[in-house]
Amino acid sequence: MIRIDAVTKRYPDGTVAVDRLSLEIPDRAITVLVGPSGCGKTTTLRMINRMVEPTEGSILLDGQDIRQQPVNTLRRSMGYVIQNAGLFPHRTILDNIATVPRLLGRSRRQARDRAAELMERVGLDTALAKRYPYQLSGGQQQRVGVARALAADPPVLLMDEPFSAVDPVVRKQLQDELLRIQEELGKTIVFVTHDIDEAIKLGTRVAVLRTGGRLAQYAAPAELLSAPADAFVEDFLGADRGIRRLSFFPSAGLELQTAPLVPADADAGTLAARATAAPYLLVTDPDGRPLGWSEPGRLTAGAVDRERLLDYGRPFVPGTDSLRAALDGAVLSPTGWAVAVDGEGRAVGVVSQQVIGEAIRAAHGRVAERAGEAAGR
Ligand SMILES: Nc1ncnc2c1ncn2[C@@H]1O[C@H](COP(=O)(O)OP(=O)(O)OP(=O)(O)O)[C@@H](O)[C@H]1O
Repeated sequence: MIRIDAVTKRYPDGTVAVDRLSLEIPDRAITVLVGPSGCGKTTTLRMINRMVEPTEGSILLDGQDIRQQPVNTLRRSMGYVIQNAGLFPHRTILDNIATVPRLLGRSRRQARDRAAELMERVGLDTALAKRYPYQLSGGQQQRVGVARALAADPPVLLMDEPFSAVDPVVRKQLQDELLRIQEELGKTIVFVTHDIDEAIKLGTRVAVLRTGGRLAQYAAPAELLSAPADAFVEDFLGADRGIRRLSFFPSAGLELQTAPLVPADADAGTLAARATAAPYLLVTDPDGRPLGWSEPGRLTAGAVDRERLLDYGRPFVPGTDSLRAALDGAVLSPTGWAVAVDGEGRAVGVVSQQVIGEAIRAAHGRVAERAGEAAGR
């Protein structure tokens, strides 16, 4: 655990970048520092690897003051990733990643093997190994930055706005990749961003800082969204926090209806039997994948005109996707019903907006109940 204990940083010109900050950063989780520009995020991160020294207070790593060990030993236990990757421009990709293992005394061969392994781990084609940084896209360079930070297998990873300079699509890929890597490696990650959506997506816990380097709230993302500590946090979270909060509620318990599903080659008897099941029927192909919605009266046995079916919106996977995805599916669907599919995309049922609405109310109720129990404890 990293324990930041009443730390203040006052720069020589008098600027107070961080003001009596106390935070406990748990092992093997992603802790995000988020807040507006200039609120002291980078300063806090740099105090953890002693690139900046606190004016007051102390930082403990596994119970020991970080000032008690040589700064080089400390930094070796902490990978560091920054915006624009900070790669050595005149070294190949492979050598950029192999630098740290070489510094740690590995042979050239061992270091390069390790670098090649890491390229694969961060999703980089090893065919890129001989290129130079300027020959890679921004997203690829960031992956190299992550691979280099992982090269010495440090228990801690410090990441300062690592994905800010890439476009939204690549950014999402890098975020997903980080979550995957974290699941495999279980590092203690401290991640700085000014993007609240990134914080909510990546953070196990999120520390919201306000200008002047003061802690506004430190909580799990679901808790931030449901109970912002004050107007500043609420404002920072943005307008649609109610909808975003649904991302943390599972869709597994939704009661699905299967009666409205009909195969495209259904005979007249089946169609007649289903006609009263729902205002709309979901027509599926021979593999059970959804094709589209139709009013029962418009379907003719053995002659479904696929062109005339209504779009079925975006399906969700119960158990994997959240209630937000289910609600999104229902809102996008012209019938107001969301389509549930399995991992292979086969329809497993449909669910109405009304049923999703009831599930949302029930989920809110459970959260309130748990909060009440916690308060009474
Ligand atoms: N070396 C320095 N000397 C004086 N003031 C500094 C120094 N470094 C940072 N500051 C000031 O400290 C405050 C916090 O800066 P810091 O870079 O930690 O914020 P940040 O939250 O990371 O900002 P951003 O999101 O814009 O990167 C700012 O007011 C900044 O101007």
